Amino acid sequence: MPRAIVDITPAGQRPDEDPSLAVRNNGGVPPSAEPAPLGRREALLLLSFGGPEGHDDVMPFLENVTRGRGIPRERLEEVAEHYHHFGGVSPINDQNKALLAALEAELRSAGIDLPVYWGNRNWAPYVEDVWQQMADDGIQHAYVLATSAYASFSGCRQYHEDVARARAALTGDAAAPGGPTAEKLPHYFDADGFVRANADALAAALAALPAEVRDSTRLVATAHSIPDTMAAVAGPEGHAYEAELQAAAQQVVDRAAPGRPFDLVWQSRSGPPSVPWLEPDVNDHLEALAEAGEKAVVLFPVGFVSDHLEVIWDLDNEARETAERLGLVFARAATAGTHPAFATALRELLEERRAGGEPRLGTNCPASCCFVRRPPADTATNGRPPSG
Ligand SMILES: CC1=C(CCC(=O)O)c2cc3nc(cc4[nH]c(cc5[nH]c(cc1n2)c(C)c5CCC(=O)O)c(CCC(=O)O)c4C)C(CCC(=O)O)=C3C
Ligand SMILES: [Fe+2]
Repeated sequence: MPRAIVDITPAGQRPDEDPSLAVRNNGGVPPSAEPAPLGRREALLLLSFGGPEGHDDVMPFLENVTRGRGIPRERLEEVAEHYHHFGGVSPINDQNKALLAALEAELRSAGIDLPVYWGNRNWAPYVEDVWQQMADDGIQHAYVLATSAYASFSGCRQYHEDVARARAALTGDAAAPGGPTAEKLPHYFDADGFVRANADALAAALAALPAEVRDSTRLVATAHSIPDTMAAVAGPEGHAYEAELQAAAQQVVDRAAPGRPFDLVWQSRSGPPSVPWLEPDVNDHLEALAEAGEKAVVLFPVGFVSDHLEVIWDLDNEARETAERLGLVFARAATAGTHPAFATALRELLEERRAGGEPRLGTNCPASCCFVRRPPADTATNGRPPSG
């Protein structure tokens, strides 16, 4: 097995050696089915990917993202160009600020008095710094809302590890982490408001197409490709990433264009070409559709929650160019973004956890869940993947 891509643990972090990183439930408290204790000072933390804010940030950001991941230098330089094309600024930070504002308004209008914080894995504001800030502010417990709706190492487990790392950083002792305890909110690919937001966007994209192709337009859902090795261990039984995406895309189509067929394909592949990732790639799929006589496509990137760089570059530039070359009419639906139904869905997830709802996947993940580096055969190690 090509080690470079399987060994995706960030540099200096060996989950098999570091107990706080091995605890699946954020290294916080075990998620309980009890309501939040009265008087506990709580916060909502929006935890995201982060992105560069200018040309000089691009390479350091990419090095943060890919540290120890075996991504070829040429791929990094190519991706750097995508960022430079937009002044070195990723749209993701402004999108997260907008989502924060939408969440604050949503909580306020529901009468929920809870401070909202924002931190990232790969760029400022870093999750380590915001954990310190929450501790300084007297926050005792944080509900962690990741900007990914799905299972997989990249979309779920890595966010758990970010929290564990941030808590360990406060004390310098992974065995006795500090700051607020934490619970990650569950996967929300099937939350009604997330589906509704995506369905509204798909319906709008369809409505904007010329009437003569509208009813025959091929519907194509996209999500970030991941290595086959990562997909195989996503979720407790494996392959939960594809399964959750399939379910979400189906629900979006059921609502926006009931009865229509759709395809689920992959975008933004990285890593060395020798390592298999989920296929087909969206561009190859467009070729196949054109060859089969299709005239028009609508892409809906249900795998992402905002129109960040991987959406606006890989779809609005690359896939659109492919479609134009093939003579396909092309449209791209928006992501959930700050759609009011999405904000409501996220508030409901928070309320469910605060009320002590039965913890669901993404909050309480078995020890083996999404563990890419060395998938353990069993979970009898009490939350710690076996070492060796
Ligand atoms: C599943 C998934 C999501 C969705 C879940 C989630 O949102 O968390 C996602 C989101 C994102 N990915 C992003 C950017 C990048 N992803 C990279 C690399 C990788 N992504 C992967 C997977 C995912 N990625 C994987 C398996 C790799 C290989 C290296 C590794 O194992 O980590 C690289 C390195 C260069 C390259 O592309 O090779 C970059 C720059 C941005 C920010 C965009 C912006 O700035 O607006 C966002 C939101
Ligand atoms: Fe990515």
